[in-house]
Amino acid sequence: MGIEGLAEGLPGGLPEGLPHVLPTSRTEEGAAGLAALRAEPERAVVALDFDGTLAPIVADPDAARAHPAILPALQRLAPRLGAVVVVTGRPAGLAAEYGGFVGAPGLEHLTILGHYGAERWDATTGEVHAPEAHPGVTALRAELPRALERAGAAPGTWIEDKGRALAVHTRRAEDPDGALAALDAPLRALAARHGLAVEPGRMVLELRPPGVDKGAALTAFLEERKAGAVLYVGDDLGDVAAYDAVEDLRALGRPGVLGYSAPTTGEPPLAALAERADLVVAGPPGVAALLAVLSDALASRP
Ligand SMILES: O=P(O)(O)OC[C@H]1O[C@H](O[C@H]2O[C@H](CO)[C@@H](O)[C@H](O)[C@H]2O)[C@H](O)[C@@H](O)[C@@H]1O
Repeated sequence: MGIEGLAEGLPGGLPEGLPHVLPTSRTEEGAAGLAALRAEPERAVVALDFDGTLAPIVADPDAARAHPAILPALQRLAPRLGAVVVVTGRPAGLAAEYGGFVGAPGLEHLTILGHYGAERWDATTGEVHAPEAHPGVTALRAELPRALERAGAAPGTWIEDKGRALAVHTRRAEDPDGALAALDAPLRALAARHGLAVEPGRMVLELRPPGVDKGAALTAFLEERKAGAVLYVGDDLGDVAAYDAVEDLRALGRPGVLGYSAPTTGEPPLAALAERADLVVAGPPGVAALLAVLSDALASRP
């Protein structure tokens, strides 16, 4: 497959310096998954994380937006597939807005599973479905600023109020990793006291209601769609559960591909994903290129 036609749907073409051909899987299972996806795209699901995968990592989570090449790539790809689903720790409606997905032609059937699967937004209705708020989050909201003070949180540490969860970020601290490590034990104790789970991520510890993760959310979605092959792309610890789910399905003979969106921020790669991935691409521009070449490959099917 060549590069012809790839740039068609992408303003300014594909991001520079990126491969314009479908990457070769590092594993046999991944190669089989890609072959199955290409053979039966109408049953295939492409599942994508948001931050670090569709949206470049930035210091202010409110400033995160999908990379400009993502939307046109998805608009070309989605109509050729069984489904596209975004599986994110973000509130589902926020990911729809920050992705530029609301009302986007070609994405009329997009689904977003937000808050690690607790929330769901469907483009068909534009509605968000979510469970009752967890009482532990309300209590935590009142206690967290004081708890951070007591724990000696480093300057630059701040709280993101996500409504159904609270996230403590250290990206703006002088030593983000050290600042996060120092908060790990106190925040775990605090979360346990309020019946909450701790979700670690890139320079963030999120305290959220337990009982759901990206793996369970993805598995349920694939069952609902009676999916064939699945391609999952993620970048962070929250995506490990989705990797597990794809590998569980592969063990049952269902085709799957694991994609890793490697950091372009100077952070080291995350071994928990990098070592398991079938495909590794360079951050959101690399994901956009992957989606575009996949779309091109499906368009040129006999
Ligand atoms: O599941 P995801 O879509 O990857 O969302 C997980 C968390 O992402 C956000 O934090 C990350 O992105 C921020 C913006 O680029 C960055 O500043 C932060 O350091 C990253 O960890 C988000 O703020 C969290 O609420 C999500 O849980």
